Amino acid sequence: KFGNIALAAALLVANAAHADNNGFVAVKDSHFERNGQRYMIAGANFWYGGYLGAPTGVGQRARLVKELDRMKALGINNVRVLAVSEKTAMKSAVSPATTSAPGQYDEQLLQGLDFMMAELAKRDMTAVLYLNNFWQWSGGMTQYLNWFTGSPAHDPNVSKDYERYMAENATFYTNARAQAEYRNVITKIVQRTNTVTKKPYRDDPTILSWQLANEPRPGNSKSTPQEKATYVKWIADTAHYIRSLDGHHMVSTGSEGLAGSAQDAQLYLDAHRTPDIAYLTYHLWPTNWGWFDPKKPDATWNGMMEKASHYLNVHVDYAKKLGKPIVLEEFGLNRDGGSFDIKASTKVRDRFYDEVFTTLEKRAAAGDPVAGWNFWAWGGAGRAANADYWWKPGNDFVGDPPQEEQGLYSVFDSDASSLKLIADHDKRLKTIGAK
Ligand SMILES: O=C1NC[C@H](CO)[C@@H](O)[C@@H]1O
Repeated sequence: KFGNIALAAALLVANAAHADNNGFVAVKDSHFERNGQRYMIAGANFWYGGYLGAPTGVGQRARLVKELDRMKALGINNVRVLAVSEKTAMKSAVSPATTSAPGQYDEQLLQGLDFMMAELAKRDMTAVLYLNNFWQWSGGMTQYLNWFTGSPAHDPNVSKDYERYMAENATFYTNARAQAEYRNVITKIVQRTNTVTKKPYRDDPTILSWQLANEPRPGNSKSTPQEKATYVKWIADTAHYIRSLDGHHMVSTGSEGLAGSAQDAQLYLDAHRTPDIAYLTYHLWPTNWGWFDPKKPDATWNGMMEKASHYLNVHVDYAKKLGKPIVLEEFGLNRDGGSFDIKASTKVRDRFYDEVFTTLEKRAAAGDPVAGWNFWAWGGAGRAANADYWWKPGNDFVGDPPQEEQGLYSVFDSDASSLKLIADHDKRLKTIGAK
C-alpha cells in the first residue's frame, strides 16, 4: 500500500515538473511563464555575443564571460543575439560570417554560439536568437538574393536608397532557392547539438525563442497588398517549419511593429495571428524615424515623447487584442548632442530610457501583456577603434553593428547613470511580474 502512495507521489512530482516545462519559457494567459512563475524579460541586445564566444579568430571568451557577469549583476536576464551571418561584399557588414556560401558554414562561429549559450545557462540567463537579418550589417536577406539571383548586394549605407533596398529585399520571401537555403540554415542551427554542453539546442531551455529575422519588413513604405500577403504567409510558414523541428521553443518574428509593417495595423496583427508565433515584438527608434533630433533636444523632445508614448501603448493594445505577450525588444537614443564619443554625457538618453521603462511598468502593473524589454544595445567594455567611429575587421565589437558609428546607441560599461537606471528598472519590472 505504502509503495503505491510513493509511486503516486512520484508521478505527481513528475507531472508538475512537466507542466512547468522543465525550465522552458512558455506563454500562459498572455504572459510568459517559467517553472510555474511569471517570467519578465529584463534584457539587452547583444548581437555579437556568439562572435565573442568563438574559440579562435574573433573570439574573446574572457571578454564574453566578463560582459555576461556585468549584465547578470545588473539584473539583466536575457540577451537578443544574431545567431547566423552571411559573408557579403557589402561595405558595412560584419566579417567573418557564419555562412561563406550556400552550404558552407563556419564551425568556429557556430562553436561561439555554443559557448555563449553554455555561459548563459550557467547564469540562468536566456537568449532570443535571430536567424536572419532584413538589414545589410550581417549579410542577411540581401546576401541570400545575391547568391541565388546574382543581384548586386547594394549597401544602402552607400546607395542611400533605402526604399529600393527594402523593396528588393522583400523578394527574398518568394525566392524558392533562397528560402531553401534559409531553411537549411534554420535546420542546421535548430537541430544542432551544443559542442560545449553536449545538449541539443532544441532541448535547451536557455533559448527563449527562435526569431525569424532581425526587423523583417514586407517591403518598403509603399508595400503592395500582394507583398503584405506574401509577408504574412512567409511568417506563418517559416514559424510552422521551425515548430515542426522543435516543439519546445517559442518562435517570434523580430518585427518592429507598425514602423516595420508599412504603418498597417491590420498587417501587424495578421503577421502575429498564427499560433506558431508565440508573442509579439516591437522596436522603438525615435531618431531613426525622424521623431527626434539629438542636436535639437529641447525643440524635439515633447513631440518625440508624445509619439513614443503612443507607440509604446498602442502596441500593448494590439497584443491584448491577440491575447499574446509583447516584448519591446529594441529601443535606443543617441548620446547627448548626437555624439559618438564615449566621454559624451547621456542625460537625454537616460530620461528617454526612464520614460520607456516607466510606461511599460505601468501597463504591466495594470495586468496588460507586457512581457519585458531589451535595450539596444550592450557595448560593455568594447571601444570604438577609429577616429571616424566606423568599424573595421579586427576592431572591438560594440552594441552598434558595423553599419552604424561605434558609439551611436551603445551603452558602455562606463555609462554609470544608464547602467544604474537599467538595473533599477529591471528589478522593478521583475517585482511587478512576480505578483
Ligand atoms: O535592428 C536594428 N534596429 C535599429 C538599430 C539602430 O539603428 C540597428 O543597428 C539595427 O539594424
